Amino acid sequence: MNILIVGAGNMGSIYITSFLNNHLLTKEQLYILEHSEQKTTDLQQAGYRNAYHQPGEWIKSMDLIFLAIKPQDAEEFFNTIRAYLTPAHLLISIMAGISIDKIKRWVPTTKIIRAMPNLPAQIGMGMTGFTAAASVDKKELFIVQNLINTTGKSLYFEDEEKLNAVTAISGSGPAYVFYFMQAMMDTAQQMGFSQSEAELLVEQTFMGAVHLENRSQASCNEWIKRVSSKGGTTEAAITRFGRLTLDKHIQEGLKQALQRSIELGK
Ligand SMILES: NC(=O)C1=CN([C@@H]2O[C@H](COP(=O)(O)OP(=O)(O)OC[C@H]3O[C@@H](n4cnc5c(N)ncnc54)[C@H](OP(=O)(O)O)[C@@H]3O)[C@@H](O)[C@H]2O)C=CC1
Ligand SMILES: O=C(O)[C@@H]1CCC=N1
Repeated sequence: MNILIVGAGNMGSIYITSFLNNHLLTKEQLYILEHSEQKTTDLQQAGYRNAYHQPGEWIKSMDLIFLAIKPQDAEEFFNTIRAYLTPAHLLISIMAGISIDKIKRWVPTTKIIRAMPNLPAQIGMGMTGFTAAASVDKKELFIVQNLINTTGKSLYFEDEEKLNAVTAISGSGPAYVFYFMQAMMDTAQQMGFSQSEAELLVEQTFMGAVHLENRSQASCNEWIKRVSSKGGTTEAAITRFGRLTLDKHIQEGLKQALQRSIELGK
């Protein structure tokens, strides 16, 4: 099986490393198409003999094509590759917002899978939501799910509409966590801790809390109650968060991400 990864940026590079490290394919079966000439040369020098700068006839021998380019680059990209695509090609797009129907208008194949991963895929802790066009058969779906699962966990959705919401929740999600962590680290430094002390205090707190929640049946609200002593410090902070309607503001941000995902698809 020959697999082509288009775009060796943040996400494309993760798939390259993950598929190889998990021995799902060899370097000879892995093809890369990257429009930066310098990046292509660097990849070739790093041993990726099948790294290309331009599409060509060689694309016809690909079985699976992973699209890891930005949604804004999609149309231009499909214009350059269309001549080399056939109805047998299986495409997997991780582009935010771009619907399967939209991709169908650009390519001769109807075998399209839309997936939305997230950045922790880099360490095998990713979360990917995915869906597939009706013409993708069970065997093809199974192969793709195995590939995706080298980067973490996955959830299949019948309803493609869910993919925009997956983007708003888990796709962009790591950035929300980093935002909250950064705010806590900045506050810790304002309270007199050094940067490294602030980082350790916050990182270990996040790690501990996530593992605790993950290993129990209790809800997050239940865990909040267990941390909060009556009349204590946590209660003071959570009450203040409530007065600031922090949860509503977080919901607003997530809805904005959903809206943007819908817009990117237009
Ligand atoms: N970053 C994230 O956390 C996540 C991203 N995604 C999705 O993944 C996709 C990629 O995101 P990300 O990896 O962050 O973006 P990057 O900008 O890091 O990577 C995109 C890569 O594609 C290259 N590229 C652009 N146009 C072409 C082309 N025509 N042919 C070949 N290569 C091309 C770019 O090259 P150059 O830099 O030279 O332009 C770049 O190397 C996006 O669609 C995004 O929505 C999904 C989930 C999470
Ligand atoms: O910000 C973005 O548009 C992409 C999709 C999810 C994460 N990064």
